[in-house]
Amino acid sequence: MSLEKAKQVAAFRAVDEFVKSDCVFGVGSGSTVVYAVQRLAERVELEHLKVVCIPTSFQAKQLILKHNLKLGELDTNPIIDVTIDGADEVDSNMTLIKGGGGCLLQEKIIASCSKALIVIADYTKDSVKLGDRYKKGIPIEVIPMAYVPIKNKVLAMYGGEIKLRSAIAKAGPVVTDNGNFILDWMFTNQDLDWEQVNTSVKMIPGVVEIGLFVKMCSKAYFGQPEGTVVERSA
Ligand SMILES: O=C[C@H](O)[C@H](O)[C@H](O)COP(=O)(O)O
Repeated sequence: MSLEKAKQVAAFRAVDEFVKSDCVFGVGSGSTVVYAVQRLAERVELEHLKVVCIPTSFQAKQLILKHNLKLGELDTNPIIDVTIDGADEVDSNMTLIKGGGGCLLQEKIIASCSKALIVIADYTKDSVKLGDRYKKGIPIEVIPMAYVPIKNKVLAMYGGEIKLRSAIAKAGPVVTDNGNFILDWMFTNQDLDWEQVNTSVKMIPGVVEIGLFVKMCSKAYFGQPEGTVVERSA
């Protein structure tokens, strides 16, 4: 079974278990969430569910519009019942690395406004320690003018290696949905206290957000190679 099928089974399971009528639903970002929105749209049509969808990125907003789902925003729906989102890695404590696709800031805002954050992923994201499987590091969204001092400060605090993320079909750096740059921090110490790292990196002036989600995720669904789904709760 393909990786895509593993993403799909996880996404379908999460939508089937968590989405009900009259709910405010946070729509995550990335390739796995595409299947969740597809399943949500099917259910809305078949079961006439009333669901308001709050996007976590430009991509998520486009998915909501494409499927003719009801689009909302935090101004009108500041409390979200459930958000379903992907992850780049999930450790045994349910700490997440997110932002591989550059969407961490709005994702974290939406997660912080959600009664439940549910992760959907294929089996390759299921780790014991952060860095066991995801080798691209922890994304840090930064104000462009400050990327060099932020890079130096993070390296001085925790070591490792940091790269300014480069765009693929554009010369120069990736610019996020919020007009910022992304630093990818390849940490070497896998035994760091991630809650402390999350707080101290965020305190560096110019850091907008870090793609570490600590104590935010209540449940994860991992699609398996043979088509089953493994569930893990916080
Ligand atoms: O910036 C991207 C988001 O954090 C995604 O949710 C994460 O990268 C996982 O994406 P995918 O489902 O494509 O593996």
